[in-house]
This record gives sequence, C-alpha cells and structure tokens, in this order.
Amino acid sequence: MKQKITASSTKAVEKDYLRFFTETIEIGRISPLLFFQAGEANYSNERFYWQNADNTLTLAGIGHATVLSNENADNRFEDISVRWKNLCMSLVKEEKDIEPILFGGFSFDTNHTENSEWGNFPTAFFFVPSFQLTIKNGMTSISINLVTKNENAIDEFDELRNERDRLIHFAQVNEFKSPEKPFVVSLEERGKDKYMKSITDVTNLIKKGKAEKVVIARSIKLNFDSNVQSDSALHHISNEQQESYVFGLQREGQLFFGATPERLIEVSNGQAYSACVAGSIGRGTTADEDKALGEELLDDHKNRGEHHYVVNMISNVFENNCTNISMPLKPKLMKLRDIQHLFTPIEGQLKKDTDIFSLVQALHPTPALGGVPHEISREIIRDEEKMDRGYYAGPIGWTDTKGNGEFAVAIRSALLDGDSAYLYAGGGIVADSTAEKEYEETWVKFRPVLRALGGKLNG
Ligand SMILES: C=C(O[C@H]1C=CC=C(C(=O)O)[C@@H]1O)C(=O)O
Ligand SMILES: [Mg+2]
Repeated sequence: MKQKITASSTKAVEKDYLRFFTETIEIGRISPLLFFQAGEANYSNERFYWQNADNTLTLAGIGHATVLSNENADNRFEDISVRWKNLCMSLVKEEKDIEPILFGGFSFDTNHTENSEWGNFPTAFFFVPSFQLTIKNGMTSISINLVTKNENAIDEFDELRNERDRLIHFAQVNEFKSPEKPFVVSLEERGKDKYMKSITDVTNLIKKGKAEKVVIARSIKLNFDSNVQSDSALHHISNEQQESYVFGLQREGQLFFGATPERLIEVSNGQAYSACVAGSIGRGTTADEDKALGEELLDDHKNRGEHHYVVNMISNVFENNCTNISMPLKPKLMKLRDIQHLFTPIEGQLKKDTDIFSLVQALHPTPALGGVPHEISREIIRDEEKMDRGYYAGPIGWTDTKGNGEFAVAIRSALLDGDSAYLYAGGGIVADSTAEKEYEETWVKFRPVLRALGGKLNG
C-alpha cells in the first residue's frame, strides 16, 4: 500500500488531484450485522446494508469515503454515473483487492412534498463506504476505501487501518444477540379515506381512457415506546424475508430499509437481468389452498392486466439496450412469505454504449410502480396520492468500478425515524380494480416490515 500511495502521489501535480485507494483483507466469517453494529458509535448516520435475494452477496458499508448526491432533478442518473466513472479513473487497486462499491438510491419522484418525512434525502444519494464488508462465494473480506486530496495519504490510511481493526475486533469478540422486537404503542393510517377515494377516482379515469394503469400507494405510521435500533430492524427483516433483497440506507438519524422481491436491474459481466413483478394474491394456509390461489392468480384478468403492462415496458427497454434477449412467454408465480406475485424474468446482453445507470434511468419507474402512459400516470400519482414517496418504490442498490451491480425496487419498505416508522405500500390500479380489494392488498404488502417492527398483522 505504501508503494501505491507514493507512486500515485508523485503523479499528483495538480493541486486538487483526487486519489481513490482501496485495500482488502480477507477474514474469517463474521456476522455482517455485527460489523454494521460496530459502526454504531462513530458512524451511525453513515451506513448501508445489502443482501441479495439469493443470498450470494452481502454488503455492509460504514463511513463515507466519498458522497455523490444530487438535488438537480433533471439529470440525476447521468450525473451520478459520470461522477462515479470519473472517480473510478483515479482508483489505485491491486489484483487481490475487492472492487470498491458505490451504494445508494434514487427517490421515486424528483418532486418533493414540503414538510414530509423525507426532507433529509436528496433525489439521489450514494456513497463509497470507508469500510466495506463483502461476503461473496463464502468468502468474507473487509476493504478500506479512501478518497483524498491529501498529500499525506499514508498517515490517513494508517488511521483507517486502526479503525478497521477496531471494527473487526468488535465483530469478532461480540455475539449477535437477537434484539427484542420493538413495542408498538400506536398505528396511524395516514389518510385512509383519501386513499379509498383515490382508488375510485383513478379507476374512473382509467375507464374514461385517461390512462391504462396507475400505481397508487399509501402510508401508515407506527409509534414505538422507545427509539428503534437500525440493526434490530435489519436483523428481523433479514431473518424473516430470506427470499427477498434486504436493504438499509442510513442518513441523518433515519434508516430507510425493507425487503423487496423485485429486481430492477442486475448487470454482471455484460449480461443484464430484470424482472417483471406485478399482480398479487395472498398465500394459502394449506398447500391445497395455496396452490388454488396461485392458479387463480395466473388466470385472473385484472392481475394479468397489471402484469402485462410491466412486461411490455421492460421488454421494450431491453429491445433498445440489449441483444440476445430471452424471456418466457407466460408469467410464473413468485411465492413469498406473505404474498404471491406474477413474475416474468428477462435477460439480455448489454449493448456497448449502455451502462447500469442508463438502464436504471430507462426502467424507472416500471409500470409496477408508476403506470401507463408514463407521464400521465406520474401526474395522476402526484395529484391523487398527495404524499411524498421519498425512496419508497425508487431504485436502490450498488455498482462497482467495472460497471457490474444490481438495483432493486425499494418496495416493502419503511423509513425508521427514532421512535416512529413510516411504512409504504401500493398496488397497480386498472379498469377493474376496487378500493376495498386494493386496500386489503396494501395490508399484505405492509406485512414484511410490519412484522419486523413488532406490529400486528392486519388484513
Ligand atoms: C407497489 C407495490 O407492489 C408492486 C409490485 C408487485 C405487485 C404489485 C401489485 O400487484 O399491485 C405492485 O405493482 C408495493 O409493494 O408497494
Ligand atoms: Mg396488484
């Protein structure tokens, strides 16, 4: 490392020359949540957590090596992409070092609602962690990432090594004690009547031909008897939702977290993968009932309609950005703990001039979260929901310096804010939707977060 810093420093003729160093060590297996917890004292507002749906990759990040955020609504995807690529050009890395990760997310909409709970979250917020835990293919490693203009990066790096050792030590000597679930003192349905009316209104607009599909969401608020710890929320949700992406992003005393089944895009060595997930029904209490519900969903006109718009849109984006596309002709069932969805996976080979951020931009929002036509449905959502979705239903995930990465759609999620939490859920409205059924569907979608936070499961 010493050598690397020195060699690179000699190139630093310009005063503001940024250098991006990374150094990885492999360690024995530690609990990723204990590592996350180790950052509580010094970096409680600067952490992330990520576990992919097939449990082959876990990432935890502590501290900000550098932040890329954006309030300029119009070009947020491109802006983050360009700044990340620029930063990657100054990366100094050896063969053995794991790829440094840029982790973060985008808000659903670029319009902010005044005085909402989302005031601390810019329309795009990403960071490279100072300390990065990666568990991949059964191997656990910790990287230090440093982005600096400092001529004396050697000293800076040595300090980080001490801190890294302290974090690892904490995770090695402690045992992860499964925290008690929080105690919910009250649950507020935020604007239930307005929500019910909006479903009827939107269904009428669709019947009049103003739009074909619009996703309408609502929110509930939980109040607890004391502050809820981030690692407790993440522990319970990752324990209970093994087949979903588990994510957590901390900022200014708040944690945005959840367990989503929906991949927006994965890029791996030039291959792109997405998934159409839309159309829902509950799980049965017996195997027979569950099977019958699944078959009902596969044949249901309204749900097939919801799904169809998503397949159309995502396959169009793939047509424009990929070659060798493959996609099954009919949806399958995706069975999760509380809910089953219609599911159509799609993959293709990325064309040369495309990258993960341009795909995120092209795909967000799919009609599983927005609607058809895109612009009209966005206006209808703004008019009818009258709430700030914040990062709910936005893209959340990571990319590395080679352009690989994965973004999920941040549904089944909540913003944890001290002793309260805001939960969000929505559903695809088409011509034959009814307010009562949609309302019930949102309760099923609240369940993963509600259960993790100790709430009673309604609906
Ligand atoms: C909008 C949500 O789910 C979407 C994803 C899958 C199924 C959906 C549905 O059946 O309505 C929604 O489009 C949510 O969970 O808040
Ligand atoms: Mg639905």
